[in-house]
Amino acid sequence: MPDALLWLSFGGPEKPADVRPFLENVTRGRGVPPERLDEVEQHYLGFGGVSPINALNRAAIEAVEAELAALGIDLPVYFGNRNWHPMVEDTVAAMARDGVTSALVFPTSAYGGYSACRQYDEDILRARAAVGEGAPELTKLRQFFDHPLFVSAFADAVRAAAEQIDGEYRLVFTAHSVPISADQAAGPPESGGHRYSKQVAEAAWLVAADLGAGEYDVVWQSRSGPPRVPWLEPDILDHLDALHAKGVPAVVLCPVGFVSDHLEVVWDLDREARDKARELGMGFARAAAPSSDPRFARLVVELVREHLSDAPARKLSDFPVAGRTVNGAPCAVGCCEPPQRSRR
Ligand SMILES: CC1=C(CCC(=O)O)c2cc3nc(cc4[nH]c(cc5[nH]c(cc1n2)c(C)c5CCC(=O)O)c(CCC(=O)O)c4C)C(CCC(=O)O)=C3C
Ligand SMILES: [Fe+2]
Repeated sequence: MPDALLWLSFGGPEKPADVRPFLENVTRGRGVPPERLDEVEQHYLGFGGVSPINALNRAAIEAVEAELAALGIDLPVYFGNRNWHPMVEDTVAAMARDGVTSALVFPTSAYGGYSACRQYDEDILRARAAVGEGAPELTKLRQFFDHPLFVSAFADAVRAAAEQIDGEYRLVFTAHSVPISADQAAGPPESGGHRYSKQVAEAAWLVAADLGAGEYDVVWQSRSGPPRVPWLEPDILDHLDALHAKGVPAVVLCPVGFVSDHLEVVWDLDREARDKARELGMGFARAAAPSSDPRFARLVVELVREHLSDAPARKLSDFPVAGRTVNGAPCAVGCCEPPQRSRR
C-alpha cells in the first residue's frame, strides 16, 4: 500500500536569476547549441523570468488533494522536478525523512518516448540514489494519452477556442518535436519504434473523433538541438505558411502533446504562432491544455485508484499499457533508450 503520491514534473524558473541555471540543467550534456540557449533565455526573460509551469503544477496538486480528500483516500502529495526547485532529489529525501516507504509517482507527461517517459524514470533512479538507504519505493503511473478524461478535456477546450473563430477553420494538433532518432527508439525495440509520434497521432485522432472533425493536422513545435540533426516535422510555423497558401482562413491549435499551458505553449503558440497567423491574415485560437480542467484531477486520481485496486485501465486506444515502472527501471528491456549524445 503506497503511503504518498509524488508529482514529478519538468520544473521552470520563478525569477530572472533562475533562468540560466535552469536552462543549464535542462540541456546538460545534450548538445544544444549556445545560440539556441540564448534565444530560449530571451523567451523566459520576456515573461519576467517566470515560467507558468510551477504555479500550474501547484494548482493541479491542490485540485488532486481535494479530490483525494473527498474520496477519503489518505495519500499526501509531494512535488518534485527534474530541472528546477523543488528538485526531485530534495523531495524524495523529504519523503524519506517523513517516513514514506512506498509511493506512487505521477509524471506530468501523457506519452511514451525518451523525453516524455523514460527520462522521468531516470529522475526517479537519480533521486533514489541520492537518498541512498531508506529511499522510498517509487512506482510510476502509466501513460495516459488515451484516457477518456484526457481526451474529453482537450475536446472541450477545442470547442471553447473555436468559439473565438468566425466561420471555417483548420484544427491543428501540436506536440513537442524530438529528434527523429529519439522517436525511432521510442517504445520496446520489438514494437518497431516511433511510439511517441504514434501516440501523439492516436491522441489527436481521439480528440478529433470526439469533436466529429474529419480533417485535421498533427504538427510539431519547440524544436531544439543543432540544425544538422533531423527532428520531427513539419514545424507549426512552416505549417501555417502551407495552410495559408492553400487558402485556409483560420486555425484552432490544440497542444495535445502537453498537459499544461507552460512556457513552451505560451511562447511558441500564443506568441510566435499567433504573430505568424496575424502576419498572414489568418484567424487564430488556441485550446487550453487540461491541467486546469477539473477532469485532470479526476484523471490523476483514477490512475491512482486503478493502481490500488488493480482495476483495468480505462483507455480508448489499443496501445498496450506502458510507463508503469518501479524504482526507475525501464518498462521493458531497451524501451525508449536515451539517444546517443553528440560527442564533445
Ligand atoms: C517530448 C518533450 C516534452 C513533453 C513531455 C514533458 O512534458 O515532459 C517536453 C516538455 C517541456 N520542455 C520544456 C522546456 C525545455 N525543453 C528543452 C529541450 C528539449 N525538450 C525536448 C522534448 C520535450 N520537452 C527535447 C528532446 C529537448 C532537447 C534537449 C533534450 O534532449 O533534453 C529546453 C532547452 C532549450 C530549448 O532548446 O528549447 C527547454 C527550456 C518544458 C518547460 C516549459 C516551461 O518552463 O514552462 C516542458 C514541460
Ligand atoms: Fe522540452
